[in-house]
Amino acid sequence: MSLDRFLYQLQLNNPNEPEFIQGVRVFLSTVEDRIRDDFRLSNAAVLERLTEPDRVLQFKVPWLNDEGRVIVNRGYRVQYNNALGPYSGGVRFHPALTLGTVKMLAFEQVFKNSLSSLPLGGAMGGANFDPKGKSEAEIMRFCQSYILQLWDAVGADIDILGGDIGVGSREVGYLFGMYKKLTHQHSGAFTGKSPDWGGTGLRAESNGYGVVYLLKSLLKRHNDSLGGKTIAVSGFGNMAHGVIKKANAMGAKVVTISGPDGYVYDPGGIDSTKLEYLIELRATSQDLVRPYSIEFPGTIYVEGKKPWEVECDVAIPCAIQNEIDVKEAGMLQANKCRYLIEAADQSCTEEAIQFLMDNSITYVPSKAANVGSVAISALELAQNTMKVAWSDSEIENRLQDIMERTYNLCRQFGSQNKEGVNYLRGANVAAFQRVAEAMIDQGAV
Ligand SMILES: NC(=O)c1ccc[n+]([C@@H]2O[C@H](COP(=O)([O-])OP(=O)(O)OC[C@H]3O[C@@H](n4cnc5c(N)ncnc54)[C@H](O)[C@@H]3O)[C@@H](O)[C@H]2O)c1
Repeated sequence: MSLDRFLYQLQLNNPNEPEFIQGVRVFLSTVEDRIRDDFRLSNAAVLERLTEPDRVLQFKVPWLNDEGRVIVNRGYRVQYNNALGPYSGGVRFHPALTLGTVKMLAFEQVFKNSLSSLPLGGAMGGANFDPKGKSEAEIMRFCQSYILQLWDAVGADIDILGGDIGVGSREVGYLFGMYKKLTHQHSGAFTGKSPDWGGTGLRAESNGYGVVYLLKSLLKRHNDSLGGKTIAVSGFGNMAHGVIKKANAMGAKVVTISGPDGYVYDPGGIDSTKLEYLIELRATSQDLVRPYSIEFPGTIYVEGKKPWEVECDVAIPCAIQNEIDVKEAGMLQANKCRYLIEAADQSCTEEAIQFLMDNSITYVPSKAANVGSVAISALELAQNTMKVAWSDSEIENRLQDIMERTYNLCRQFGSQNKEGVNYLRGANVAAFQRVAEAMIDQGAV
C-alpha cells in the first residue's frame, strides 16, 4: 500500500485527531524508503502495529472544588508501545488536551525513548484540567482523583509516569502519594519526584539542560559555540527555565519568554535574578507573562503574539505543539535565525519544518532534543531501584554523555552526502530501527 493510501486509511480510522495524524505523517515520510521494500517489516505488519496504540484508557475525573461543587474532567493514559521496556511518559494537565494530542505525544515518546538507547517503551497521559487559578487543595484533590482511576494500570515495571505541562514536582507528589497509599509500595512508578524522597537533585530544569547540551554538540560540529549567541525562547515553565539557565551558563543570551497572553522581549537578557522571578511568576498559577515586563523596566511586552519576530541566532520553542507555522518560520529566517531546536513536542507544523530545511536553517526535532528528559527519568528510576542517590554533577555528566551520543546517532543516520545532515530523518530512522527490530523479535503480540 502506498504511504498516501496508508495515511488516508489512518485518518478514516482516527477522525478528529489531526495532531496524531500529523505526527505519524512527518515520521513516516522520513522512514518511508527504509520500509518500502522490506519484506520483514511488511510481513510483521510493523507499520500497522506502530500506528495503533497498545491500549487507550479514557476515564472521568470527578473532583470537589473549594465551593463544594463536583467538577468532572476527562482523563487519559495512552500506553503506546512497550517493545523496548515498560511504558514511560509524562502527564499533561491542560484545558485544550484531547485524545489526539495525547496519542501524538505517546507516539513521539516511543521514538524519543528509543533514541535514548534506554530500555523504555512509550506512553503519555493527562487531563483537560486547567490548573490556572486553582487552589493548592483543588490541585491535590484533582491529582488524587486522576490517579484513583489509573493506579492499577501503572507501576515501575508496567508504566512509569512523569511531568509535562501543568505537572511539576508538586503534582507528581500528590499523584505519587495517593498511588503509594493504594499500593502500599514506595516504588519508582513516578519520575520528577522531590529529591528529598527519591527524585534527582536537578529536578525539572534538567530537561532544558539536555536540550542545551544537544545544541552544544551541534554547534561544535559547525565549528561554533554558544558563547555570544542570542536565543529566542517561548514559554516560561520548567523547560524554558532549564534552557535559559544552561544557555546563560554557556555564555549565550536569552532575550524572550512567552505565555498564552503574549511574549516579553528583554534585550538585556534574562539573567539569574530574572530567572528567580520566573519561579515566582509561575507560582501565581495565572499563566501570564506580562507581569515580567512590569517588574523589569526596559523590557517590552507584546500582547497576543509569539516571540518569533525578534532577531536571534537560535530559536528554542519550549511551550506547546504547533507554535511555529510557515509564516513564523519565515519571520525567523528574516531575523537571521540559523538554528531551531524543538524543546516542546511537535513545536513546528509540517510546512514550517519544510520551510526551515529549504532555507538552510538547521532543524532538530524534539524527539532528539528531548532525550534529556528521558535520560533523567531513567537515572531517577535507576537510583530508586538501587536505593542510591547520585550527586548533581554525576547526573549532569551522565546527561551530557547521553546527549552527545544522541547527537551522534542523529548525525550518523541523517547524513546525506553533500546535502549535509537531516536531523529529522536521522532521529526518526535511528529510533525506528530499534523499535521495529524489538517488535519483530517478540512476535505478533
Ligand atoms: N517537563 C517535562 O518532563 C517535559 C519533558 C519533555 C518535553 N516537555 C515539553 O516541554 C514543553 C513545556 O513543558 P514544561 O514542562 O515546561 O511545562 P510547564 O507547565 O512548566 O510550562 C508550559 C509553558 O507553556 C506555556 N503555554 C501553555 N499553553 C500555551 C499556549 N496555548 N500558548 C502559549 N504558551 C502556552 C505556559 O505559559 C508555560 O510557560 C511541553 O511541550 C512538554 O511536552 C516537557
